[in-house]
Amino acid sequence: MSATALPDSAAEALGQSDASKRPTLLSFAERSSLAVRLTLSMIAGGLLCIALIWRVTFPQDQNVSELVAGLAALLVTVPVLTAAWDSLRRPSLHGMSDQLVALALLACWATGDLITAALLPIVMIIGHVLEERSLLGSREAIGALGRLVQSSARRVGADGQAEDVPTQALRIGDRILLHAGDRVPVDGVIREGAANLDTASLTGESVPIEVHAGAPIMAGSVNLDGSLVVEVTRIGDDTTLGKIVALMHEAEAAKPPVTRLLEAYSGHYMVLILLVAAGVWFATGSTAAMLAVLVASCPCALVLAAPATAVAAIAVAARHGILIKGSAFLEQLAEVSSVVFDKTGTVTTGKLNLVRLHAMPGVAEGEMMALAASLGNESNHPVSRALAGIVAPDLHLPLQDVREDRGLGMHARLGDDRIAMGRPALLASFGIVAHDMPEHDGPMVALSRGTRFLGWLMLADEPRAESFEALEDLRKLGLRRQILLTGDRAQVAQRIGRQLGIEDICADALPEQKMHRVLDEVRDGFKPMVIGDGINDSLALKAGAVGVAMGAQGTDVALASADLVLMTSDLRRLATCIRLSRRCRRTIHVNVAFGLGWTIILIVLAACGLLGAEGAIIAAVVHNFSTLVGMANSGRLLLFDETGPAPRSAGINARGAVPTAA
Ligand SMILES: Nc1ncnc2c1ncn2[C@@H]1O[C@H](COP(=O)(O)OP(=O)(O)OP(=O)(O)O)[C@@H](O)[C@H]1O
Ligand SMILES: [Zn+2]
Repeated sequence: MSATALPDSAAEALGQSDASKRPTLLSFAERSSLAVRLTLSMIAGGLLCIALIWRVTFPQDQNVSELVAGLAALLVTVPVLTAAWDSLRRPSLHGMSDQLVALALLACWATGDLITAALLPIVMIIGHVLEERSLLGSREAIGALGRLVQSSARRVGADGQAEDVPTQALRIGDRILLHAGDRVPVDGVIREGAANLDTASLTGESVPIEVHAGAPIMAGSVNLDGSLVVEVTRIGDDTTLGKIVALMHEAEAAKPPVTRLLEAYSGHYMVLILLVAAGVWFATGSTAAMLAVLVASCPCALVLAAPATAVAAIAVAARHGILIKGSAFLEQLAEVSSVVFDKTGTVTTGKLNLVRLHAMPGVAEGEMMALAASLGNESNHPVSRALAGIVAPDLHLPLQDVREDRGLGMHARLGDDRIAMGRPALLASFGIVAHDMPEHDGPMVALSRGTRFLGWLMLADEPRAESFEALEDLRKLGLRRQILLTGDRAQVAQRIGRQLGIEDICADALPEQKMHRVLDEVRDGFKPMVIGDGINDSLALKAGAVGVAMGAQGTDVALASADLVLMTSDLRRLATCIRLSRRCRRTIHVNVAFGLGWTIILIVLAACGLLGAEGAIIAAVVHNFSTLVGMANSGRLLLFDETGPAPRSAGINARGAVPTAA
């Protein structure tokens, strides 16, 4: 089996000069040697036919047919022996079948059975090529992502004229022109125009999203209508698409635990098979039976069971806008036993807005707003983002030494004054008491300047439209243990919890406390899946059995600290993840059981001599058949599809699934 590497043009466009060095399941050398072996086995097959026809037509003249058969055998024996020799030096699971076939071949030569010596490798080589073909379906799906990279772009020059340039020539800050139907070549921000974007191939989201000036735009999406002027913000490997492609390659190279287990015992297996083969030979004296045992023992069906399934599952996940960083997480996902949600930006929209301002006597509201907006402008935190927009950008104040205290808030210097905004605890660390806390059941921050407490800013935050349905779906999958984590106040957390049906709430938590809550969960024997947006929850994401980052349209923290990334902010994808991983686990189990059962039965039949005089050839054919059945079973996973519109309960807003413009 081999890996379809990223198409060269795509790799170049992404600026990946070392695409060929990426880790894949099979190296380039192994792939090309398979092609050579296939060609040689075709020629050998032709020669073998001639030999057989000769033998039938001129039964008295055996020498010529023996000679031709010998030539055919020689053609295929040499590559098989070199492959076996290679696999001895660089042990791999799949190499084991090369070694077994090579042994069988040597035995054929020793006993002068030239027809078998030629036919056996031909059957095995053809089988392995078929294996490779059927893996291609899955690889195709992953490779398709690479092809989303557009190789040329229309750059707007200083004179306002557009010229076609290769995508690699684009630099950050360049402006490009996108017409209707164009695929977006790089990540950027829309400067002029409006359009509907099709992001389906990236996010699995079938509803096009509407974008206007100021909105971010991702490489790989398609401009359906309208003309856009886009300013380039990320190029090459740094684009979200570039990162996805890199993630996919990592995932492909990862070995599922089942495969690692098999590898650990491969030495023992080899010894066992040799003993059985030798035993059969001593007991029966039949070379045919011994050869059949060697061939029947090739563990291909077992070896391929897990990777073929994992690759298919990862491809299917990608189609749903779910990126899985390694196949190990697929198995862990299937075993998740509790779910931990972060509040802001995860179960709520994270698009907050200022609803009320509570100024201390003698404090001007305008001053508070200007200070809050200036500090807010320096952070990605949802509260800060909301506040940044409450005054026009030209009213922002010149701040110095801007700092963010994770989970607490922001502070900076303005002239001689220290200004701070965030939780009362942050102000307390500067010796300021935030008093007169108003009644409010949404997020709220305190603001201070110098030694003076200025007042409170109150914001509103609502659960996402699809949150309840998504959580209910998880509960139906048996994940009833759900926990809400937040740095926000208990009052807000409880209201949201009630709306969503979550009882277990951990409020007022700092980032480390969120992590400890997750670690407690692990210590109590649960396997928590932690879902967050990457802001003040990356520690918790790492602590979970599986960390899921949401709506990660390029946020680096999320991509770095999560094991799983959802391209959309649609919480319903979580249940999709769980269902897919459970399907994947079942498929692997079925394949392993089938491969193991089939191989053992075949070995027993071979050892008892029940496969007859041509046992080796029969074993080879049956072996290939079993491998293909397993591969076909893995391939069935590719049919998994939940991208279509999900059945919705009444009153749920269909547009709730549109990704947030981060
Ligand atoms: N950068 C910031 N700007 C303004 N306020 C902040 C900032 N960081 C933290 N805060 C304050 O600290 C509180 C806790 O923040 P934190 O991010 O831990 O929790 P959160 O906003 O409730 O989000 P989540 O539910 O995702 O944990 C916020 O409600 C806000 O009052
Ligand atoms: Zn095989």
